[in-house]
Amino acid sequence: MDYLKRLMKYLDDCKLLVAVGLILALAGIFCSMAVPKVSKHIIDDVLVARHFEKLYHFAIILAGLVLSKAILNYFQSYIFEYTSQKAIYKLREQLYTKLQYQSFEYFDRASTGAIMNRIVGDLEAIRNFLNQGFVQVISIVITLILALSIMLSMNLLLSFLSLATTPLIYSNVKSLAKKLQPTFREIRTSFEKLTSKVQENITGIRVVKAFGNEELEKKSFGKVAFEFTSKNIQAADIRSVHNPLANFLNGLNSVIILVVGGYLAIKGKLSIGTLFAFVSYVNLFSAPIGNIQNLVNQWQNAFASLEKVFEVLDSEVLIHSPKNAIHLKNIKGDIKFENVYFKYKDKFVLKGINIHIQPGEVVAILGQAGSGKSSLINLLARFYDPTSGRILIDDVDVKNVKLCSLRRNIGIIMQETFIFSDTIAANIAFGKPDAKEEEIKWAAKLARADEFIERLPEGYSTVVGERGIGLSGGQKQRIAIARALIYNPKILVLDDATSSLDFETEAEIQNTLKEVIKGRTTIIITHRISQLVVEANKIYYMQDGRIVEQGTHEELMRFKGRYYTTFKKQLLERANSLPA
Ligand SMILES: Nc1ncnc2c1ncn2[C@@H]1O[C@H](COP(=O)(O)OP(=O)(O)OP(=O)(O)O)[C@@H](O)[C@H]1O
Repeated sequence: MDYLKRLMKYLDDCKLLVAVGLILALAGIFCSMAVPKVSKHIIDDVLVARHFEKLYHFAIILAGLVLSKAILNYFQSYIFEYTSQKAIYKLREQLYTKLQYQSFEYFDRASTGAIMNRIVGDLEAIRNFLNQGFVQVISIVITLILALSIMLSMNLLLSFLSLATTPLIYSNVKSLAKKLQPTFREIRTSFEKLTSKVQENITGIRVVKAFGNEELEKKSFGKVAFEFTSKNIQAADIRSVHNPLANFLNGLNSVIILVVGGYLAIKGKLSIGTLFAFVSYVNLFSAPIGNIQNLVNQWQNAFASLEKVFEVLDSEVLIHSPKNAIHLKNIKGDIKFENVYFKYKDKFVLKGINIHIQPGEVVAILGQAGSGKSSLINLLARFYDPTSGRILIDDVDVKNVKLCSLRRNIGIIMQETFIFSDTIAANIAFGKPDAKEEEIKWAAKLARADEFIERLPEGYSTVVGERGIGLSGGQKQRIAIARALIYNPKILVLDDATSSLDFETEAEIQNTLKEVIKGRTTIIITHRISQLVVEANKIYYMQDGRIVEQGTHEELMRFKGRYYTTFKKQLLERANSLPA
């Protein structure tokens, strides 16, 4: 119920409109209630009493009621559609904003399918509830109260009889709700799996095709899809038992009224008009009760969705700017890692890291896959916080820095470059949408991307990415470099930035990077020992979360440790790859 209260807050802006909608719904119910009453008069006072001259008068009233009900229905539907859309828009916006600010740790836990479902499926279920389910429940309650009061005023015995099956109807609905709840949860979970499967498959379609894995993918999709279908059938099974029972109980109500009411009418204790009105009232509240299965579905769905949506909205954002955060301005680029330990879940991946990088220095970090190199950068940019120890930029703990100002001072170029479906200019200016044309061109020129961009049909306005033209690996990497430079950051991180490129393109990009890193504190994370590494001020070699070797290239070569072995091995590999 707490969630319901919170949901109602999203209707605050439309309070008046919702009130009008409810009044219209109420007026509609009054119209429906009046129809059996008028019908009773037509039967008793016109047909039975043979006052046919009154028929015209009652017919007009009846037509007026039916027309009014239709008009009221139209406005009521419009109002609830409008208000529910507005509330969901607000909720969706909040949800999306929350996700934008969530820390990496959150995305490590949540599947893409689940996140997509929060934004699309769950909000749609809530909207359906706001638009229909919510009003319908209010309508059913009011209809029941009104119909019962009218019936009580007409005949006490028949009124009680019409309630004879109510306890059974109630327990039927309750047991349906109880059985459906876990099934709905399972349906949701398998739907999330389905969405994740499709998303993963489409994103990795190149790998699927390259390995000729279509058949296997088809099978594994079939499994997930089958699970989803079975759960839906399970829910339908539950409903199919309860639905006929509900219909039977409703029908039984009418039969009881007809038999007992008929007997009373024959005995002259009840007019035929009153009997007709009774049957109509019983049908009036039986109809929504018959629809109660759908309503239970809708409520269950909406409540499961509400729980999940508010779970996201309430989830704690672990990484955020502190109060009175420091704005990093005109930094020198001095970086210190002081006795840093870090773990993902329970596994320590960084153990006692101490590094001091002077402003403008170039530092290379090498090590085997999984040794913790990228984790260092994740901590520097505060994608995660260290478990213990500190990271300082210009002697300020990064935890005390305003997040956006921290990240604007660190340009990160990664191995995998994401190109958005947008123009080249927008892709370069991604971190600074208000960047001027000269700034974009300056960054592109520094990244030596200007030449190929100017050769494109529409230059900087060419649309690239999924909906636009494709770019080569080298071109993408140059866009990534330009994008990282747009804020002219004092600190630059190259995280395996060239490892996915062929030797020739790598050499070209390395040349560009040599220019780009001038005057910036640079951290190069790499597997390959390139010219940039050899010329670095200091090289750190990591193993299992620790720095096991450090020094310049010459020092480490003299040391003849792991760096030396790696260098020799790579030299040999490169020599072997050259044509004889
Ligand atoms: N999001 C995560 N959740 C749990 N464990 C993680 C996560 N990211 C990395 N790890 C683990 O942390 C360890 C260090 O990973 P990290 O990416 O820092 O290594 P790396 O040296 O950069 O590796 P590579 O060279 O392959 O990129 C690895 O054992 C990895 O499996």
